[in-house]
Amino acid sequence: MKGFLMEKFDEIVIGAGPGGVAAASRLQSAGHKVMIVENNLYGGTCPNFGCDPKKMLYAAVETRQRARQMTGFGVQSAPEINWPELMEFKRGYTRAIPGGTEEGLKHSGVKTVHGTARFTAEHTIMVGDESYQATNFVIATGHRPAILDIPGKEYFMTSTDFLDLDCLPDELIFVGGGFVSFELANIAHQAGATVHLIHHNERPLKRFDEEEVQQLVELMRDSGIDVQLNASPTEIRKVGNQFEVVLADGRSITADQVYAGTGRVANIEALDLAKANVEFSRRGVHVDQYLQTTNEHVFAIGDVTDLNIPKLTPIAGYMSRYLVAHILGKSSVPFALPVVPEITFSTTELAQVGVTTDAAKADSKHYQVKDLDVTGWYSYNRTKEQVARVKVVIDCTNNLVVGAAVLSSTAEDLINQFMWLIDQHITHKELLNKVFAYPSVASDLQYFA
Ligand SMILES: Cc1cc2nc3c(=O)[nH]c(=O)nc-3n(C[C@H](O)[C@H](O)[C@H](O)COP(=O)(O)OP(=O)(O)OC[C@H]3O[C@@H](n4cnc5c(N)ncnc54)[C@H](O)[C@@H]3O)c2cc1C
Ligand SMILES: NC(=O)c1ccc[n+]([C@@H]2O[C@H](COP(=O)([O-])OP(=O)(O)OC[C@H]3O[C@@H](n4cnc5c(N)ncnc54)[C@H](O)[C@@H]3O)[C@@H](O)[C@H]2O)c1
Repeated sequence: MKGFLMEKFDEIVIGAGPGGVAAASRLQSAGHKVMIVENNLYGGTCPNFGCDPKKMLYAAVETRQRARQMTGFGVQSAPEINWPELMEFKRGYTRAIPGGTEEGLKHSGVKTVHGTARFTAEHTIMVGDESYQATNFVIATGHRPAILDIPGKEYFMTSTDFLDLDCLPDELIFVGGGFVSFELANIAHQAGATVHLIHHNERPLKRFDEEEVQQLVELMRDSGIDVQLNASPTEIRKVGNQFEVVLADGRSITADQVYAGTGRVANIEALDLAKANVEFSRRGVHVDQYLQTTNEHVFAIGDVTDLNIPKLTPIAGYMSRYLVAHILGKSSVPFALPVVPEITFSTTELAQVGVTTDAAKADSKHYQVKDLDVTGWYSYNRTKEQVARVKVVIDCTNNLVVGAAVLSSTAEDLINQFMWLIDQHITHKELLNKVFAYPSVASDLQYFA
C-alpha cells in the first residue's frame, strides 16, 4: 500500500456521469483541488448508453414515423431503417464521449482516475491499491439496470446491450412497462423487428396521465407492437438459440432476446459506505435537504440519492449546481427542484409537467383540467398526426396554467413551452402580449392557455 504518500484534495467526486462531471468542473473552476474517479466510461450513462445514443437511434425512427404519416399526402413511401448503418451513426457520436469528457476535465485541471472507489475511512478512499484523501466527497455513482430475480435471469439483456447491438434480431421481448421498454420497443419495431412488451399490471408508465398512456398503448398496438398488460414473467428458459419467457398465467412468449426494463438500482455496494458512516438503503444514498449524507463531509447527487424525485440527466446537473454553491458557501437554502418536465420518446411522444392531471382530478375544487383533442389543429393536420392530445391543468383560484400533459410528436417542444409558462407564472393576458414565430408549435400556446 502507498498510503504514506497519500494525495490530498479539497473534493473527490466518485462517478463521472452528468452529475459528477458538472460538480468536478465547477469546483475546479472555483479554485479547488479536485479529483474524479470513474470505473467505466467517462461521461456516464446519459451520453454513453442512455439518453443521447437512444435519441440518435430515435432520429431515424422519427424520420420513418413522419414519412409514414405523410404517405399519400405528397410522400410516396416510408423509408426502411438500415440498422448497421444507424448503429455506426450512433457510434460516431458515442465513441468520442469518454475520451472527450476526460480530456475536458484534465484540461480544466481536474485529476482523473480510472477504477472503482471505495471508502476506507471518513476522509479516505482507495482506488486499486492507491489511497486518496479529501476534505469533502461527492458521490455521483448513478444507477444500473435492475434484473428481476426469476429463474433464467442470467438471460436478460439490458438497455446498454440494446443501444450497441451490431445486428437487430428478428424478435425481441421487453419486460416492464416503463421509460426504457416504451422507448426501445418502438425503436426495435420501427427498425423491423417483431416486438413484445409485457407489463405486470394495468398501469404502465405510471408517472404519466392514465388516459394518454392508454392511448399510447393503443397506438403501439395499432403499429404492430404486441403490448401485453397483466403479464408477469416467472421464468426465462433457453430453447435452442431462443428464449422462452414463461408468464404467471401459464402462457409463454419466445423470442431471440429478452430485455430488462423493470427499473434501475443505485450503484452503492462497491463504495463500502459504512466505513465513511454514510447511511443508505435499497433506494440509494440517504441525503438530507442540503444533499448531505449522514457524514457531514460526504454529499450525494444524481440518480444515486434516495430522494423521491425523477432520475434524469437535467436533474443530476441541477443538483450538482446546487451542491457546488452549497459547498462554496454561496447558498444556504435547502435543495428544491424547479418545475420538471418528463418525456417518453415512443410511438409518439408522451410528456408532462407541473401538477399532474391525476392530482388535479383528485382536487377538482382547486383545479380544472382542459382536455383537448388537437389532431385537427393546423400544426397537427399539417403533418397528419394520428393522435395529438393536450391536457392543461388550470388553478381555479388565479386562472394560471399549473400543469400540462401532451401526447404528440411535438411534445418535446410543447412541454418545454409549458414549463416556462408554469415556472414564470405567466398569465393569459401576458401571453397574448407576446409575438411568436408563426406557424409553429409555440404559437399554439396562446390558444392552450
Ligand atoms: C436507456 C436510458 C435512457 C435514458 N434516457 C433519458 C432521457 O431521455 N432523458 C433524461 O433526462 N434521462 C434519461 N436517462 C437517465 C439518465 O441517463 C440519468 O438520469 C443520468 O445519467 C444520471 O446521471 P448521474 O451522473 O447521476 O449518473 P450516471 O450517468 O449513471 O453516472 C454515474 C457514473 O458513476 C460510475 N460509478 C459507479 N460506481 C462507481 C464507483 N464505485 N467508483 C467509480 N465510479 C463509479 C458509473 O460507471 C457511471 O459512469 C436514461 C437512462 C437510460 C438507462
Ligand atoms: N426519456 C427518459 O427520460 C428516460 C428514458 C429511459 C430511462 N429513463 C430513466 O431510467 C429509469 C429506468 O427506466 P425503466 O424503464 O427501467 O424503469 P421505470 O421505473 O420507468 O419502469 C419500470 C417498470 O417496470 C415495471 N415492473 C416492475 N416489476 C415488474 C415485473 N415483475 N414484471 C413486469 N413489469 C415490472 C414497473 O411497474 C414499471 O412500470 C427511469 O425511471 C428514468 O429515470 C428516462
